[in-house]
Order: sequence, then structure tokens, then C-alpha cells
Amino acid sequence: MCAYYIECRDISKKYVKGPEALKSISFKVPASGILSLIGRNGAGKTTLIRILSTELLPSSGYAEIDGIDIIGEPDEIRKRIAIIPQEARAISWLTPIQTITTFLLYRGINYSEAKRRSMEVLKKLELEQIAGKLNRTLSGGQKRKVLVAALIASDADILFMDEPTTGLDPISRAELWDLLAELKREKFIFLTTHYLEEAERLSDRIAILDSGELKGIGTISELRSRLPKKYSINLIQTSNLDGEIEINGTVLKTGRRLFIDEEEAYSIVRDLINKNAKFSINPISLEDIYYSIAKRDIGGDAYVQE
Ligand SMILES: Nc1ncnc2c1ncn2[C@@H]1O[C@H](COP(=O)(O)OP(=O)(O)OP(=O)(O)O)[C@@H](O)[C@H]1O
Repeated sequence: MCAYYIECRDISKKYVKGPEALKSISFKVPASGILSLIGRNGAGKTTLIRILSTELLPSSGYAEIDGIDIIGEPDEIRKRIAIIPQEARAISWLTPIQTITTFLLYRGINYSEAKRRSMEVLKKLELEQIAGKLNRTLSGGQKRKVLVAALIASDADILFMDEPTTGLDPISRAELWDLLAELKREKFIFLTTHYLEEAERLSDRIAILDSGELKGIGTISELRSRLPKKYSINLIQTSNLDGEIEINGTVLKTGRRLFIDEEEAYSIVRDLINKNAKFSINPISLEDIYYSIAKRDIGGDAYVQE
């Protein structure tokens, strides 16, 4: 069964010897599919995930999932959730099958059922050949998959994953994406990531945190609809050495994206072709949305034409 809504009302967190990591976070969205939390280092992502998974108390505010008060009834929600913290590592001297079985035993599942489920999930994920190897002999990607396998095998229907794909090579990451895409059909997954492409590809909804503030939350199209310009133009090459072109009073530089609307696109494209420039034009991506909503030109390669 999937949770219905996840809701936060004015969740704030001030660490005793630290900053105000979350500032009055409020949202209510369906708890289904994948909700990805994105934001810079220190934005407050881990703090929010720790609060929602009952590991940390907020300084103030209220949160619930599927009508269960997370702060007031932590034991109730704990039966429904499982988490892979950012620093989670598979215990080096256990094997994958022992790792998953132990995790299930901790969740109150009896030994024979835990063993059966562990073998079933390893088979499903085509990890049978590593089932009996020591975790310390596995690759980073295999170790991460073992942790995800434990969540899959659990009875939890609300999964929290803090940066599940960090440090994985592109192929392992893509394999994990496939796993998560399958998993989200049955469970609600709340994850944090620094990979905007990952968030865009996998997520049903995305939340953008910046310096402890929630800057936006919704589907990609809902976030996109908040921006006045729907396309981005990327100047790849110009025929002049400066690497910039002036079009209708706006200077376009190579390697930087300019946000434009449909009307502007026609005249800009015509002028760029006339000036022998190479360029690409695309609907605005999550990266563009992120830079615009957070109002920061962090990477220095995107800017909004106001
Ligand atoms: N236990 C703690 N005590 C004091 N300050 C903390 C503690 N944990 C986090 N902070 C601070 O709270 C802020 C938010 O940290 P948090 O780990 O939630 O950010 P994050 O978005 O998950 O960052 P990252 O992307 O680097 O993992 C940071 O300024 C951090 O230094």
C-alpha cells in the first residue's frame, strides 16, 4: 500500500551548536512515486530527510505521512519506513545475504522468512553470484545495490535514500536508476541527489532547497511553468574570436545558456543562422529551473534574460 500525502507545516531546525538548517518548510504533495530533494551542499537536505524519517526532532513544526504524525507518533511511522542514510555502508565482514537477512530480522521478520526474502531479492536483482561473497570484496556499486536490495526486501512502503547514487560509475548509476524506477511503482521513495539529470529522469516531483528554504516543489512541468521563458539557447560556436554575438541588443556568449520564449526563438534562430553560429535550443531543463528558482548563477553557465 502506498502512502497518500506527505505534509510539512513550518518545519524549522536550528542545531544547538550550528546554523538554522531549515527555515519554516511547508508543503503537501502526494506520497507516491519518487520525490527528489535537490540543493547545494549545506542546503538542509539531510536534515529534512532525518526529521521525516524520525531520526531527528525539528525545533518546531509538524509533519505527517499518510495521516501519521511523524513527530508525535514516531513508532507508528517507523513500521512503514526504511532508510539508507548518506553514510550507510554494508558491514564489511558480512555477505550480501547476511546483510539483507540481518536487516529484515531487525525489522521483526522471522529468520526463515528473512532468509527466503533475501534470496528472492538477490535473484531478482541478478546479484546471486555475489550473495555469498564478503561485502568488503564487492565494488562500490555492488555494495550500494545490496543496501537498496535490503529496502526492496523489507515490508516498508516509504523509503528514504540520502544520495543513493553518489560515487557510482555511470553504468552502476543507470542500473540503480532502473531499480528505483521499478521500485517506485509499489513504494514511495524520498531521495536526495546532487545529480540533476537523475532527479529529472526519475522523479515524479522535485523539491528545491536553498539555504534552508524551500524554493519550489512540484512536477517538472509545474516548476517549469513558474518560469517566464520556456526554452534555453546554447551558443556552441561563433565565427568570431570573441565567442559572443549580439542579437537584438542581447549578447550571447559561447558555453552560456540564455532563456528565451517561443516568440523570441524564431528571430534569434534566424539571426544566428545568418551569422553562421552553431547553437542548440531546448526546452528548459531542471538545471535551468534550479538556477532560476534558486536565483543563483552557481555554475556560471546559465543566465536569465529578465
Ligand atoms: N549535527 C549537526 N550539528 C550542527 N550543524 C549541523 C549538523 N548537521 C548539519 N549541520 C549544518 O546544517 C546545515 C545543513 O546541513 P545538511 O547536512 O542538512 O545539508 P545537505 O543539504 O544535506 O548538505 P550535503 O549536500 O553536503 O549533504 C549545514 O550548514 C550543516 O553544517
